[in-house]
Amino acid sequence: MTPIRVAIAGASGRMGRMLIEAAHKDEDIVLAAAFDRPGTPFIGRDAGEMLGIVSGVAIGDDASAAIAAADCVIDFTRPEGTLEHLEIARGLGKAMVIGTTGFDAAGKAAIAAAAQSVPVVFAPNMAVGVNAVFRLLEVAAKILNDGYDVEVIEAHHRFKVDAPSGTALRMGEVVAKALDRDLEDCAIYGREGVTGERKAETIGFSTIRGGDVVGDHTVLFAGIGERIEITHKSGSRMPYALGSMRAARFLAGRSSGLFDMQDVLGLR
Ligand SMILES: NC(=O)C1=CN([C@@H]2O[C@H](COP(=O)(O)OP(=O)(O)OC[C@H]3O[C@@H](n4cnc5c(N)ncnc54)[C@H](OP(=O)(O)O)[C@@H]3O)[C@@H](O)[C@H]2O)C=CC1
Ligand SMILES: O=C(O)C1=N[C@H](C(=O)O)C[C@H](O)C1
Repeated sequence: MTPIRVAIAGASGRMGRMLIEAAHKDEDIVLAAAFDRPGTPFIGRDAGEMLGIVSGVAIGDDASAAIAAADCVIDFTRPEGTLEHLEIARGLGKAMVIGTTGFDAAGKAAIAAAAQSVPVVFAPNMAVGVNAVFRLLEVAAKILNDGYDVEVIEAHHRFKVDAPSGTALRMGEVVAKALDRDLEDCAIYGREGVTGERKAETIGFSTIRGGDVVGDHTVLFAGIGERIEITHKSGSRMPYALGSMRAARFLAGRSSGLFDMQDVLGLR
């Protein structure tokens, strides 16, 4: 296949580095550009330097030039940065893989609108294992649809800025949909004080932040006399990066549309 030229946004971030490594090792992918915010200390340095490899691509601070040089931009930054890059990608007719989490409703609507002009994969978790768990949750929720309280528990590193994680929220959405509920109406984000007894139809979220936890998610179905826990634990960020390369490949040759990793993995 013709190699896919990718531009990596947030190149010096935790995911940016992992994406550069994954792109470097992928025979179908060429690292066309790597960029970050102006003022970031790594601007001008080789994109592989932090990984001990020579990529031949310097980290730039001109998002437009970087995206223009690529077929597809892969973005794991922050919502405000992603939306700026999306606007550039839309203007230039480039595909985009969005891993950033923490968007509000307006941000999600902007992504859906841009996907009418360019192809976009937007997913809170690119790992194959997590996407398999989404399917397992659907099955579990349909079986455990009466008498089981649903709680989503997630743990991440101390540097994470959004909560609950995008993955935890998607897990809640998957379970809510399978139970014919609307997450907006039934979600409880943390508890404190005299809360009263738990309401049966609610879906609770608990967030832990600490140290270097890459990302753990558990969905608990708690009944009277038994509990079922479905857990995924990340030991490395590489599965997210490898999933992103699959997403970039999936978008090659598509002209527009909004997709997620369930589409990329053929799980719909
Ligand atoms: N979908 C998935 O599979 C996964 C999603 N994520 C998500 O990816 C995102 C990034 O995570 P992570 O790599 O850990 O974060 P980091 O903070 O390590 O990296 C973010 C990068 O984006 C840059 N950045 C921050 N704000 C902006 C902005 N406004 N415009 C442009 N660039 C910006 C940062 O630069 P600076 O250092 O100057 O701030 C940094 O280089 C998060 O939303 C996280 O939840 C993470 C892992 C997997
Ligand atoms: O910030 C992270 O690290 C992660 N963010 C994503 C999320 O919010 O779900 C995916 C993964 O859990 C790691």
